[in-house]
Amino acid sequence: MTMEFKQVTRNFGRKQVLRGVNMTWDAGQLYGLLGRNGAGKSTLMKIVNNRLFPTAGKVLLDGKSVTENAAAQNRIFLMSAATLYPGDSRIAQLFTLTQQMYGRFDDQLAAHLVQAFGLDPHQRLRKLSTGYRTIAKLIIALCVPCDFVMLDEPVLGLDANNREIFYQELAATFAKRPRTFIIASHLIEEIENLVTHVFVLDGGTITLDEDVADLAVKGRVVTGPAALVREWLSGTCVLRTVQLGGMVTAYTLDAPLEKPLPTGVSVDGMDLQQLYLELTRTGGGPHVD
Ligand SMILES: Nc1ncnc2c1ncn2[C@@H]1O[C@H](COP(=O)(O)OP(=O)(O)OP(=O)(O)O)[C@@H](O)[C@H]1O
Repeated sequence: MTMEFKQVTRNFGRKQVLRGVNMTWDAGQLYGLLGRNGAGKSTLMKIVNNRLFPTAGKVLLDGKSVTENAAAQNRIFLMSAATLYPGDSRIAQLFTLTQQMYGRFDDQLAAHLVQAFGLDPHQRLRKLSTGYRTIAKLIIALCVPCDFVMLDEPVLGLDANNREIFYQELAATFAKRPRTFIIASHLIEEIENLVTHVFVLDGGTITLDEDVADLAVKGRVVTGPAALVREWLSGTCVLRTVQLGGMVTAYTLDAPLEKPLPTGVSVDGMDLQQLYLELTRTGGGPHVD
């Protein structure tokens, strides 16, 4: 079971937001989709969900285009800031409506989540606070029977306690019924321990496609006298270098650890937040000296 993106491109007027996105989502994975404001994360998810169509390229679910493909769409769910539900509906009615649309709904989990978050299922959607409206939509997203569940900024408006509950409940339901979640978020440090693989969308293309476990091993910050650092890293892809006087700090995923480290040069690990910042910094971008 795979979702494949092949050269997905999307223009809005003369603006090209996606410029040939290639990536693959496999079954039973928790993906993080990272990118700065306006990078095109929502656009990408909407294309998968047919709320938008690509200008060029295609998205294939098990080899078949998802575009205007009802069977494929029945296996895909997108939870986003846009509320497509009638505001007058009560939460319990939305659960029933979702069940009718997707054929099944995990009532048991919904009952558990309603209690965990302290949501009143008899309340009307429009009467809920912003945070609770998000919670209602999250509960639906966790209870649908879909194979691919996309969560676009899932914790928007949630306080720290409710964010914590959400991350715990997501991990629990994923362990019990593995399916594929794709989480678009800016809160990298919060999803870092949850997702297994990250994609960074920058400049309309995927600039990073890595397992989190590999990143933890590969991300390095190299610091030391400029000449020594540059020489040690020559021929290596460097994400960014910062020079302060005669000292340089270089960020890389490819530190040549097999080479002896010159005296005065140090190599430290880099967390996902730091790595993300280096990959999406305006005007930066990977380069080889
Ligand atoms: N319907 C539309 N018409 C015109 N431009 C659009 C439309 N939808 C999105 N865009 C533009 O496409 C770009 C990408 O938007 P998108 O919402 O996909 O980014 P994003 O990565 O989800 O951003 P954020 O993190 O801020 O939510 C933005 O410049 C946005 O203005």
